[in-house]
Amino acid sequence: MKVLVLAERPGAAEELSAGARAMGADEVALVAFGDMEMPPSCADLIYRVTVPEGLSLDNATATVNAIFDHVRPDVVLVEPTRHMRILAGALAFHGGTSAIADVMELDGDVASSMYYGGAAILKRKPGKTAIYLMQPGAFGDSVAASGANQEEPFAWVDPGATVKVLSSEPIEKSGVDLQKADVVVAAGRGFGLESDLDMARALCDKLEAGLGCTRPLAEDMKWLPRETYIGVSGLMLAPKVYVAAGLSGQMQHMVGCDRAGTIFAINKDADAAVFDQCDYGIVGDIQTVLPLLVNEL
Ligand SMILES: Cc1cc2nc3c(=O)[nH]c(=O)nc-3n(C[C@H](O)[C@H](O)[C@H](O)COP(=O)(O)OP(=O)(O)OC[C@H]3O[C@@H](n4cnc5c(N)ncnc54)[C@H](O)[C@@H]3O)c2cc1C
Repeated sequence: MKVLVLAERPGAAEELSAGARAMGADEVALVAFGDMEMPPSCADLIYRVTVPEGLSLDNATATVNAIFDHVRPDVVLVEPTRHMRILAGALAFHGGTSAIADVMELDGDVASSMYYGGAAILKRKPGKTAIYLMQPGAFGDSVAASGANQEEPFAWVDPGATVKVLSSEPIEKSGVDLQKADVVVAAGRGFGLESDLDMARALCDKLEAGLGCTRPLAEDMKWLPRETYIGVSGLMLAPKVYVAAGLSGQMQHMVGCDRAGTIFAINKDADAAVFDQCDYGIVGDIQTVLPLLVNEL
C-alpha cells in the first residue's frame, strides 16, 4: 500500500508517516513545503515543493494534484491545518473522491469522527482513494516513522487563478506552542478573575507547560487567545501530561485532551465530571491548591 502524507509541521509529518506504517504502508511519500526540515527516517520519499515568492500555500493545489498523479497513492493522510484542508479538498475533487475530515480513529478504512459536538460518532468509508484529515494523536504512538528520506524537488505547477499574499504580519505568540508541549495546564471557569490566571501561569513556569483553557475563557471572557482553547471546536491535543484546573470536564472539552498520557484534575466539586476522566484528582479550591503545588514543585 502507498501512502502520501500532506503536512505543514515536521511533528505532524512524522506522526502521520508513523500512522501510515501502522496502517501497513510499504511506501510512504511526503510533501515538504519550502525549507521545512523533516525529522530523520521519516518517509521513503520526500517531494520538496517551493512556493513562489508572494504566493500563498493555498496555491499549491495543482502541484499537489500532480504529485498525487505521480505517486498514485492508495491513501492520503493530511494534517488538518487551514492550508492543508484547502489542498485536500482540491485534491479530492481532482481525484474524483472525497476527503474525510476530523478523523479520530481508523478501523481498516472506516474513519470515526465526532458528530453533534461529540454527542455521536460518525463512521465513514472513503471513496475511490482514501483522503483522511487526521486529528493529532489519532494513531497513538505504537509504530515509529521510518524511511530513507530520499528527497526530490517537485516542480511548481501553475494553478491558474492565484491567491496572492499582499502583506503579512506575524501574530505575537505568547508562551509555549500547545501542539508541541509535553505538558499542558488548562484553565476553566473556576478561575473567577482574569488575574487568577497568574496562578496557572506560575504552575506552567514550574512544569515548563503551555497554558490552554476551556472555550468560555477564550470565547466569552476573552482572557486567553482563541487559538488556545481545547476541545471539539478548538485544539485537539495529545500531551504527555494534562492538568485540568477549575474546569468541569464537559465532553466537548475533554475530547480535546483525552489522548493525554496522564490527566490531573483540580476541582472544588467532588462530583465534577472531570474526576471520572482523570488519572489523578484533587478535590480542592484552585486558590489553595495551585499556590501549594507551585511552592512544592
Ligand atoms: C457545539 C459545542 C462545542 C463546544 N466546544 C467546546 C470546546 O471545544 N472546548 C470547550 O472547552 N468547550 C466547548 N464547549 C462548551 C462546553 O460544553 C462547556 O460549556 C465548557 O467546556 C465548560 O467550561 P468550564 O469547564 O470552564 O466551565 P464550567 O462547566 O462552568 O465549569 C467550571 C468548573 O470549575 C469548578 N470551580 C469553580 N470554582 C472553582 C475553584 N475556586 N476551584 C476549583 N474549581 C472550581 C466548578 O466546580 C466547575 O466544575 C462547546 C459547547 C458546544 C455546545
